Amino acid sequence: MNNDIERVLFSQEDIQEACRRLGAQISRDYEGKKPVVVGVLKGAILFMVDLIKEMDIMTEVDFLDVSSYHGGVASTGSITLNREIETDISGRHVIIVEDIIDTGLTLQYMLNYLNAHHVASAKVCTLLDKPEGRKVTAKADYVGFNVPNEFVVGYGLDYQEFYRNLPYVGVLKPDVYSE
Ligand SMILES: O=P(O)(O)OC[C@H]1O[C@H](OP(=O)(O)OP(=O)(O)O)[C@H](O)[C@@H]1O
Ligand SMILES: Nc1nc2[nH]cnc2c(=O)[nH]1
Repeated sequence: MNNDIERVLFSQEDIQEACRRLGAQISRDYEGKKPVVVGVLKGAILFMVDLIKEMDIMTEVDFLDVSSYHGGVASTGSITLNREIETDISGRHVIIVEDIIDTGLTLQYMLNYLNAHHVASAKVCTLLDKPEGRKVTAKADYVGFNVPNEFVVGYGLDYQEFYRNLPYVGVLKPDVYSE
């Protein structure tokens, strides 16, 4: 699996440092509040686990499962809702945890979902932000790293459902796509 990686963009250490920074920032901003932290399946699984360990506040944890890539390297543009949030989020402060914001379509969908559920506030924490990929206006409140306009994998991010378990974020070798 590691042999399929052309170059590493963010190492395990880089990511841990980002989790500490973002966790501390969120803990300051939400002091005295009890937010619901919502991880977006499946990509955010690893980031969610590491991030919440760095948050020194009372939080509830839940998940939302939406997808739009369906195995390819480009968004299909249509979002499928596979699992709803179970917690009653009406009137609650919600923090969405994402692995990446690219076209912004998934984030736009989730913010509409949260508004429809009458949350008290909605903020977004993403490990990676790819500003050049945007098709709609979408902005995260907390960002680990900006990434170039390339398809990245690892640390939760997949290509055809594989590579999620890489402990770092990297770019695949071109021949992987042609196999
Ligand atoms: O800004 P966008 O272009 O909408 O892309 C971002 C979304 O794409 C990925 O999800 P994907 O649909 O691949 O599902 P997954 O998390 O299950 O891999 C990623 O986890 C984000 O949720
Ligand atoms: N794995 C992966 N999923 C994405 N979803 C949106 N952008 C990306 C990306 O660069 N890599």
